[in-house]
Amino acid sequence: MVGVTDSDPDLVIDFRDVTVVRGGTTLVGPLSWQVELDERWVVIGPNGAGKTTLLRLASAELYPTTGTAFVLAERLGRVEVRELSTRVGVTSAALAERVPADEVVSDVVVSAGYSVLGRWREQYDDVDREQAVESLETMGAEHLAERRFGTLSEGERKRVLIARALMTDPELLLMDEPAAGLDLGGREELVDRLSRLAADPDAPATVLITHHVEEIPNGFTHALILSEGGVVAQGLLSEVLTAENLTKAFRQQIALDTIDGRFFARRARRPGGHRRAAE
Ligand SMILES: Nc1ncnc2c1ncn2[C@@H]1O[C@H](COP(=O)(O)OP(=O)(O)OP(=O)(O)O)[C@@H](O)[C@H]1O
Repeated sequence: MVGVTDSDPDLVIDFRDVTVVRGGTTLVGPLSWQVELDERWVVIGPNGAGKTTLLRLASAELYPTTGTAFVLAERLGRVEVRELSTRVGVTSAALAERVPADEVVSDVVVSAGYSVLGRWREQYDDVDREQAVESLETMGAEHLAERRFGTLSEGERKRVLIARALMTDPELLLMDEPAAGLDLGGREELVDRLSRLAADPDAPATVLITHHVEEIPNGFTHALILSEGGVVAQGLLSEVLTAENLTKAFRQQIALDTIDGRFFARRARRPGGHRRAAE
């Protein structure tokens, strides 16, 4: 039996009634959320809903104020964060800002194996170099290996940082708005790479935060919709990502279309609204 002190080993994330409180304000929760080994989750919700806070919990960067949080079956607060750092791959804008502009791309990727950013060693092992090339290939970024990070386009940087997150062959991959700031072509390229990753049975369990349903790659299985720190809905993507739930979360009438397994959202017109506008 799984008690409060241990977690099911098939769960990469197991949050039970967790809250994160700062300065007397509850930023997230109380919420419970379980992610299994083979699942690909999208977390969506308005600005300030608590998405990044939730991801920071999942990367063991924060501990819950109340409740119990397990990541990779390790209870947060009971485990050294360093022990999880190579087992959880993370990509976020905060991380991107910390990469020195003159860092060579292959070093940005390979240094993840040592949980550091920036030049740390002059030499890395061949096996690490090979793994870095493989990670870059997964994201279609191997041709960038010798470039300096600061010279890359926004889309190229995002792909390099995901390659870095994959470098250690993590059991959990966390991505905070990886498509933010990309143009249409860059977004579609990234979404395509992430769909291929989602389809790979050897790929880690994945959590993707996004503001836009258009950025949800094919092959994602589950969704968590957050609003004001609470769960609007969570479960299978096909059941949870509905116009009704998005309308609740964003507090305006949202219409949702699905084409070839991708999602498209817009504000719903009020009945007759277009006719009045034309008059
Ligand atoms: N350290 C902190 N102290 C106080 N409030 C905080 C702290 N960190 C975050 N918040 C607040 O918590 C709420 C949730 O923030 P969070 O960044 O998790 O939301 P989000 O859903 O990721 O938002 P966005 O979509 O805008 O990135 C916001 O209102 C934010 O201002």
